[in-house]
Amino acid sequence: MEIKSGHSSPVMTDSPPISNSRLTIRQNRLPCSSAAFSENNNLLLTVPRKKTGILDDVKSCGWLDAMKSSSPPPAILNKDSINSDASYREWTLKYPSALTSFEKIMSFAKGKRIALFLDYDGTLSPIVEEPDCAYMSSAMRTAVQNVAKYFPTAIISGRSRDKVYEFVGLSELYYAGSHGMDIMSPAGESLNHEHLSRTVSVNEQGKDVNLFQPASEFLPMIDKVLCSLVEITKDIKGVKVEDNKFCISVHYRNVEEKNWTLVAQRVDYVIRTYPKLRLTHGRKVLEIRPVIDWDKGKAVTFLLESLGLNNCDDVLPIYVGDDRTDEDAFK
Ligand SMILES: O=P(O)(O)OC[C@H]1O[C@H](O[C@H]2O[C@H](CO)[C@@H](O)[C@H](O)[C@H]2O)[C@H](O)[C@@H](O)[C@@H]1O
Repeated sequence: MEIKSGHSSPVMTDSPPISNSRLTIRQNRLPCSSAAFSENNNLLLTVPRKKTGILDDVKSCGWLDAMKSSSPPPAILNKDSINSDASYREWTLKYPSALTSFEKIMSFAKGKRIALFLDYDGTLSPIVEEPDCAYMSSAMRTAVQNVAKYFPTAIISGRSRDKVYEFVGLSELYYAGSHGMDIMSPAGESLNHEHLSRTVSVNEQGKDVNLFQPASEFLPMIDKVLCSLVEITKDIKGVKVEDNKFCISVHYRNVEEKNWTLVAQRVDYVIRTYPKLRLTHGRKVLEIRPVIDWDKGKAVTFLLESLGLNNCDDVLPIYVGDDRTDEDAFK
C-alpha cells in the first residue's frame, strides 16, 4: 500500500496508558548483544536491574503464573468441566454472557443505529497452535458480510492490518490493526475527524482509502526491536515472533513450559533498552507496543467520531471480543 499524502500527527503522550499498564517496563538502557547473550544464557541473572521489569516478576513467580494462565487449558474449555468449575460459575454470575440476554439486547436495540466492532483471533476465528493458520470459516465470513450490509462494521485486531485483511477479505469493512494503531476505511468512505488527521492511501485495487496511524513515528524502532527479538529467541524451540507492523507478538504457545521463563527473560533483555515501548500479555503471547495513549478502545472511539455516531442517544455500539486487550474497548 502506497502513501499518497501526509497530514499532521495525532496527539501522543509519553505517559503510560491507564489501562494495560500492568506489564509496563521502564528501565535503564543497557547494551543489547545477542552474541553475548547466546554465549552465556545466565547473563541476565547477573545484570543488576531496577525492580520494575518482568524478570523480577518471573523471579517472584507472578509473571510465570501470568504466562501459564494466559490461555485456558483445553480441559477448562470442555462444557462439563466449565459447569463443575465453581470459580468459573462464580465469574459468570458477575459477568453473564450477553447471549443469555439476547431478547433484552434486541429490545434495547430497537430504533437504534448499530455500529459493530469485532475482534479477530478467538472471536471470528478459533484459537489455533499456528498463528498463520487462524482462518475464519466461510460461514463466519458470510455472517460478517451480511451484517455489514446493514451496519458500519469494523475489525479491531492486534494483528497487522494487512494480515487481518488477508484473513477476512471483505473490502466493505473498516479495519483497525496493531491494536487500533493502524485504521483503514473502506474505499469510498472517509475517516473524518474533528481533531485527528488521516492519510490518503491506495489499496490493492487502486482505490483511495483513508488511513489513520497514530504510531507511525515508532516504525523504525519497532523494526529494530523485531530483528533483535527474532535473533535473541531463535534458539528457543517453538518461539514465534510475529511482525504486527506497529507492534510485535512473541508467541510461546508452542514452547515447552520449562522454557517460558527463558522467553520472558530474553524479551525483557531486549525491551528494557527501549523506554518508549511497553509490554502487554495476551493468549500465550507477549505483545510489545509503543507507549502512546492509544489502544482498541481509542480506535473504537475514533471510528465512532469519524462516522458521526458518537454522543448520540440513538446509537448502539456493539463490541465482540475475547481477550484482555478488548477490555479497553469494552470500557
Ligand atoms: O486482537 P486479536 O485479533 O484477538 O489478536 C490478538 C493476537 O492474536 C493472535 O494470537 C492468538 O491467536 C493465535 C491463533 O489462534 C494463537 O496461536 C496465539 O497463541 C494467540 O495469542 C495473533 O497471532 C497475535 O499477533 C495477536 O496479537
